[in-house]
Amino acid sequence: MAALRLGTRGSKLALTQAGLVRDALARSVPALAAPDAIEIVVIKTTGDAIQDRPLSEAGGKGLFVKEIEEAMLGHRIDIAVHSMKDMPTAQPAGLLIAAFLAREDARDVLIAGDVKRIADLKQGAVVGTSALRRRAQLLHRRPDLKIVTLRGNVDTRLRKREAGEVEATILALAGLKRLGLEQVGAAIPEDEMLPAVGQGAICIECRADDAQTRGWLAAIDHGPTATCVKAEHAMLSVLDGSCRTPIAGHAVLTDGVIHLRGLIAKPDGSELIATERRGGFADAETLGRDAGHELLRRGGPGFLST
Ligand SMILES: NCc1[nH]cc(CCC(=O)O)c1CC(=O)O
Repeated sequence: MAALRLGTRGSKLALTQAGLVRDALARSVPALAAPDAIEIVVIKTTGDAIQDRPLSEAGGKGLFVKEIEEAMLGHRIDIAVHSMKDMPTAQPAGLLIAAFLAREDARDVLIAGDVKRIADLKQGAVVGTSALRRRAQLLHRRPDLKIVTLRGNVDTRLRKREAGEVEATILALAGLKRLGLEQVGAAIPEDEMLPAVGQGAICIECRADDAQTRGWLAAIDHGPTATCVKAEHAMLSVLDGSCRTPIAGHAVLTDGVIHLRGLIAKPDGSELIATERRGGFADAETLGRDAGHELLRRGGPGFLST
């Protein structure tokens, strides 16, 4: 049997990300260096099966991780590789996030043929996206745009746009880069489209009582990414956002200083409340919670539930 069983979704992006984790472990952990030491186990999730409606209607982003977490608790796999963006704010009892790979560029990309900027989309253009966060920020700047649901994996969405189903779509640069597709569009500045909390980060989850695996994962953990994601998730958990609420947040760490930006918005883009915080890296969690409380206060009662 392999020394370590790695569970992942089966999409091309998920398998690519699983490969990055396998390679990092093989490089950094002598016990996992042999070619057959790590077995990749593909697990189908509810989120993969639902392709016809927004995930916010189907029950949220936890749908991409539930079956994988059950496989881990059932000892059918030892670690799971996820996009941090798809992770709920808390892990089930017995599991924890033990490591992050170094974060990729967190920005979103506008894919609209020759058009490279949101401002240059033509009046009333049809943009396909299912993310409320992207919808709200688009409509905030361009209330004339028509936003329609577009789901499926990266290839499917690109194909639908090329077929003319929509004029434009938005995807995460991180995923496109990992698939070698970053030239399909242009990165959107963060002041126009703040990324999702966790976007661009790959996390590795394992059982809390699996000391050997935790030791192996510690060898590949990228501390600065962990710190930034901690700040973002602290903000998210204060906002207690359901997946029906547009929330965005991104932290960067430069010379020991964290800079966190966060926002909440109405799904129709009519209101958008943004804030930012700077502080020492040891204060990641406080900083995030503080930003979250400010957004809650400024939004007022009911902002996040409407
Ligand atoms: N919701 C799906 C998802 N989860 C993570 C990524 C991209 C990779 C990342 O953010 O690390 C994507 C696709 C997308 O939004 O373009």
